[in-house]
Amino acid sequence: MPAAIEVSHLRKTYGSTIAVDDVSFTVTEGEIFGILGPNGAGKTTTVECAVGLRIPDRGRIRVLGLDPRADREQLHAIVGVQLQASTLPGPLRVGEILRLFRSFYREPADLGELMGTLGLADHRDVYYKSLSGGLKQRLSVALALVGNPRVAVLDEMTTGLDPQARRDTWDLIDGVRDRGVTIVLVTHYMDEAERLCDRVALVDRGRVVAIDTPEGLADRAGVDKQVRFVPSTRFDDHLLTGLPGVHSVEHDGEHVVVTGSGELANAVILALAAAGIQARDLRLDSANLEDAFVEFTGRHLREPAGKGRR
Ligand SMILES: Nc1ncnc2c1ncn2[C@@H]1O[C@H](COP(=O)(O)OP(=O)(O)OP(=O)(O)O)[C@@H](O)[C@H]1O
Repeated sequence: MPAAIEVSHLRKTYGSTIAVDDVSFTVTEGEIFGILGPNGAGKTTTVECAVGLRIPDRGRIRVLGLDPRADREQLHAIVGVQLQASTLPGPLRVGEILRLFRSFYREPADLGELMGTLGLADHRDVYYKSLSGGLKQRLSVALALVGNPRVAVLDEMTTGLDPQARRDTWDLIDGVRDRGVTIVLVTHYMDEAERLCDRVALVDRGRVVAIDTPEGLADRAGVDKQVRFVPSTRFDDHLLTGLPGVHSVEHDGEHVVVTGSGELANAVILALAAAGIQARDLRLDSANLEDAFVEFTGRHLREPAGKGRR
């Protein structure tokens, strides 16, 4: 697959603050690429440099083969950007704002459809200044998509949304990806990255600490998985303790708890089936992106920059 975005050795400082320090990554066409990290990690600065809104100190950036600064006009037509703190004119109504932005593009999106999927249709006549935080957020996502972009950059798109609106937005993003749009998703929500992203760059203190699929990052965290189930009949623990990857087999009431690594659930289910045992209430607890982040940085995602090891 060709690269939609190539960033190599990007650096950006503000005075003595190194916001982005030698960041490199490639986003493949058609994927949802997550940039996940705590507040202040340098995520916004990275994507704003990538789309030409900030001038890097160093580094090379190409978006669909274009240079974000030299080819600004061309890029504008094919890249949609949802900015974190976008402020729009208060005395304009939702529908007017969308129509205005739509007029900037040659092949824009269908407004009715866009407003429908983002839950804005009932608010088209509401003034921007009267919108709740959640609706402003949805409008900013709509504005990133109104030009039918080939690449969409969404920065903290679900911040301030209630759980249902977050899930609706995730479904919308799935639909946008299905249309072949490449999406860069900046987030500090682990569940959002796990749910949506094909690959994730973990960013901390201006550096990319790892890039992989969410599962790949979790596996690399080296945290043991657990399989819990209720067996249909009693069995000798040796049935499972001898399996590759199994570290321990414990009993918790009627549950059996198997701890280990690798393809643990498959191995356990196959061994039980071969012995004619069914597993009820089967649950797999595996490592997640939070575990991966802790492994790579020594601190939790929600901790502000400054704590933990360097
Ligand atoms: N315009 C600016 N002037 C000075 N410092 C800035 C500016 N923009 C960002 N910074 C600083 O650069 C660092 C990275 O900020 P950035 O906004 O890129 O991080 P982030 O990961 O997107 O965090 P957040 O989610 O809080 O925006 C922070 O220390 C921030 O305070």
